Amino acid sequence: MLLTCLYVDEGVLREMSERAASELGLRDATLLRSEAFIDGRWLKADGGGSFGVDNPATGALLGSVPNMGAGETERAILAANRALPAWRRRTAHERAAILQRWHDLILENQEDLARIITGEQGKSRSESRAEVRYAASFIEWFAEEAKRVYGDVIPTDIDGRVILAIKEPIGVTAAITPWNFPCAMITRKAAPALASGCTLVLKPAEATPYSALALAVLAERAGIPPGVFSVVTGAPAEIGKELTGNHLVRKLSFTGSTAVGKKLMAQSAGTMKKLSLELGGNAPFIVFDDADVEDAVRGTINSKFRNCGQTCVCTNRILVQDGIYERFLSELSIAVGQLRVGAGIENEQVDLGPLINIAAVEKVEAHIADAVAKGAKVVRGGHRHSAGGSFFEPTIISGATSEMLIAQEETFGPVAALFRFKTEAEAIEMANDTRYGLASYFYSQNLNRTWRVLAALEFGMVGVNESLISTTVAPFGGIKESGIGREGSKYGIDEFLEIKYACIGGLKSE
Ligand SMILES: NC(=O)C1=CN([C@@H]2O[C@H](COP(=O)(O)OP(=O)(O)OC[C@H]3O[C@@H](n4cnc5c(N)ncnc54)[C@H](OP(=O)(O)O)[C@@H]3O)[C@@H](O)[C@H]2O)C=CC1
Ligand SMILES: O=C(O)CCCC(=O)O
Repeated sequence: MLLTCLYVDEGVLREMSERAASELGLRDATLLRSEAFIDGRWLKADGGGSFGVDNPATGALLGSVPNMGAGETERAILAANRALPAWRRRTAHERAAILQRWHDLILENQEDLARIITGEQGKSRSESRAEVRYAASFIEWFAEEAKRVYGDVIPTDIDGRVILAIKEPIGVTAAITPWNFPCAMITRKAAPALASGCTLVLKPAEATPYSALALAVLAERAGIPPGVFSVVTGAPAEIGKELTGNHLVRKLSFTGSTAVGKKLMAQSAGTMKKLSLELGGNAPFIVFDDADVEDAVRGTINSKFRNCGQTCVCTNRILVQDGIYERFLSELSIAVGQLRVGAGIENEQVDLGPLINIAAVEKVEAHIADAVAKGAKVVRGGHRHSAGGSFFEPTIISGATSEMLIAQEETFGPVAALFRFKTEAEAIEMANDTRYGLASYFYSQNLNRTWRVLAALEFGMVGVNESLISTTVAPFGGIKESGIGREGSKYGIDEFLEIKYACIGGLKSE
């Protein structure tokens, strides 16, 4: 995204953030910060510049945050490095107690955090509340998990030696997060990092910095020491270059587009960082003739229209078997017709908010136009919503084919595209015909088919008769060009640990 740099007087900044807090209806206005958080201090950018943050539902400016660059990022890294020895020396139990306070504060401020998410990102308030709970759950989970980071004593192959595998925190780490889950994508990285004894420098998305800064307010209140968790807002390429190029940073965890992920991977090669990359998807959702259609329709609504289609695990291609195609289409059309579109801050009763910005609307329009030009039919929706701005009608396209853009790229919008297939083999071939490998889904009541299809799908995650698969306790991540590594679950903490092999020799028996 493009930053527009503003130079605004401090008094005006304070006034803007007070007005935004009141616009969002915050109980605790101090959660809305207009400074970045480095080494335990709230700071402006060196040059005094800032960039604006919009409310996507109204298009109005909510406020602005510092436009920082390489210098401030380097100082955050140095602070993280200074804070590291004391933080990693604490016991896992001590770190867990502090993280548990952070978790509790997040839940105590659930409503305010949800309003901030809805205000800067657009999703409905019920989805925002669910995101806050999801975000908090990673902190609790990893605070507990860190107490169980066991190493191994390996049976020796030579008498007089002891062989140990010791797990240690990797050191200073960095995270770059997207706008679609402004809280949860941060805690999914920060919690395992901090719990395992690492320190972390975060660069949140330009569109949603307020959620990240609110998390930092609560981290400070919870007693997380200065330098252990810093948030640098500003120029993505410049900050990214410092985070990837600085040799003190031992690990980078990124969630976002595949294009930026590849760039960060290349940039990290020079300092050989450990990487977790959670990138784009192109999720197939297969509905077999033997599926429970009602369940499959409900699943499609959840998986396609969650967060207005702006989730990397959102269904992108709905593959429906010939014998059930017309019935599924007609039932899906009724269900989509019931989705309520609107602004979540003013109206609690909405299902879909706006898209993040007009560029996202244009991408959705381009996918629809391309599909129609290549023979698909718009069954429902297909246009900008009458609410204006970046609102878009929930849309169904029938007769999609593999030549269409919608089959090849993630649309990241509220467009359900239906593809027709005849045989199981054809469905599997269509589903796997993508460079991505994040989430996939299929609906079938046949046990034999379930095992066959599960084994054949080339994706990191498979939902079988289930469309909401994200949970703290399960390993989230992709294969192929959808990324590297797993987040959440017992596996998520390994991403922030190194194994030190120790060989104690020369042991003499009496
Ligand atoms: N896997 C996922 O969950 C996500 C996938 N996407 C996909 O990506 C598409 C584009 O979305 P977009 O927001 O532009 O995703 P990006 O990959 O551009 O953004 C993700 C994060 O990376 C940052 N970033 C961007 N460029 C650089 C860079 N050169 N160096 C370091 N950091 C960088 C962004 O900063 P800033 O915001 O300041 O530009 C943001 O914090 C979407 O339409 C969707 O298809 C998007 C978001 C999440
Ligand atoms: O879009 C993403 O990258 C985050 C997915 C959120 C989740 O389901 O965990």
